[in-house]
Amino acid sequence: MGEIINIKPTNSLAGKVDIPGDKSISHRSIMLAGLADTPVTVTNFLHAADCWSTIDCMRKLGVTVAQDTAGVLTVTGRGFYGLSEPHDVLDAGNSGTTIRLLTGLLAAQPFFTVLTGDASLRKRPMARVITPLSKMGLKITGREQSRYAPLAISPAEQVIGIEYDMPVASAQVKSALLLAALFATSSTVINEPMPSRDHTERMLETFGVPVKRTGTAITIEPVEGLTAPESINVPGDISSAAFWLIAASIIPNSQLILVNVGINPTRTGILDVLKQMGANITVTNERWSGREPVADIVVRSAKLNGVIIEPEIIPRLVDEIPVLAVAALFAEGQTVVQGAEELRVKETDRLRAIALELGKMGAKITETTDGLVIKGPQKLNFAICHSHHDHRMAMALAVAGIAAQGVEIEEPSCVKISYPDFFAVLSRLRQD
Ligand SMILES: O=C(O)C1=C[C@@H](OP(=O)(O)O)[C@@H](O)[C@H](O)C1
Ligand SMILES: C=C(OP(=O)(O)O)C(=O)O
Repeated sequence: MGEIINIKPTNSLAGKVDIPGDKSISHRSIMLAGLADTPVTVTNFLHAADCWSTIDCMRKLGVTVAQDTAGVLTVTGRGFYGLSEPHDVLDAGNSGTTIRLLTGLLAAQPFFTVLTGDASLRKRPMARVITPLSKMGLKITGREQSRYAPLAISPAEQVIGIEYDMPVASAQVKSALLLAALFATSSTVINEPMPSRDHTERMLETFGVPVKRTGTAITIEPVEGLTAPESINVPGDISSAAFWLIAASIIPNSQLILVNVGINPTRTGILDVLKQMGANITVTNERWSGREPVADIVVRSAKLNGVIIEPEIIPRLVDEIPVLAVAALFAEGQTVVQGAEELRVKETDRLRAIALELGKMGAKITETTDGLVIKGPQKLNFAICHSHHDHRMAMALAVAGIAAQGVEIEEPSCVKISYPDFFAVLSRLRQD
């Protein structure tokens, strides 16, 4: 039998949470610092399995990553043209961000690489990066007519800049193209259907690369090298904060202070939707961490209402939908999630997993092709649920359990992917 965790209900939540570093920004800090000529110190790096997959891959490409006892990293890059051919396959583990961004970066290098990942990652779509990168003259093939990893990358004669209209709003695809475009012989223009997270654009600017943005178009010129900052301080991850925002909202008499939360507007869809639902959220102490805005957030229990979540906002809260479904079960009235078909190609089919696993607790959730319909409030029972080896599912189920009659979660250790301390923090905040 696999592992299982028993989560008891709690009367309320109280306390302060230092939100762990942003996963997206942590990945990007290692990749860009790995191309720099001078060492970069990275503070508040997310020490979680996905970001360590990126470190492992970059080390195999010749980059040095040292860690002090406080978890601060020093990344010593090999210079803009300094990455070297790895002796072995690069393993991105469970991380979509690692494999897709590295595909863009490595396809532009003059050596051969093979990229793979775990069973979940090998089922996730890769044609979305291979198709536009091939238009740039890059040579990538993959399993099943280049739809899935493992991916084999051969050196290309040259990297040609392209103008590309992205069919899906995906920061991972956009970032893969931006990284390849740095090595091109002409400029690249990327058009997004809807704005997705812009951490790559901001971090490229931090490394001295001009990025022109007009509406949803991004133009980038090739460069000869990067100008690295001495240090990068990674903001807290709003996608991790989301579990506490919702838990404190739906559990009576709760109050949490979430410290150091990234509030980049391309990520704050969760705050907009929760406020629309009637949540009691105060954003305070707004400040900057490099080019990324951060704040502290105070959240108190509130009576929530159902809401319509339209396709336009999905890229700004894409990873928060599993836990938003839990909020909807505690809200008065109907919640509809539309245009979220991307959830079907994450670590698991999240729309299916939400309906199935919360369904075991007695929730009635209608799964549509591109979303969910949830009528609240609903009474949930104790149940034994499965994480589907998906970190966001495990944490969303835990929030449902503490707010209702408890839950047992099978295969809970997948929280290590983005929030290794999640269950320890939960134990500390509960007021039983
Ligand atoms: O670029 C990134 O860091 C991410 C982009 C999103 O994926 P898509 O680009 O596939 O939408 C998101 O779901 C993922 O957790 C992280
Ligand atoms: C989808 C996620 O990450 P990735 O695509 O990097 O695996 C996530 O963290 O929810």
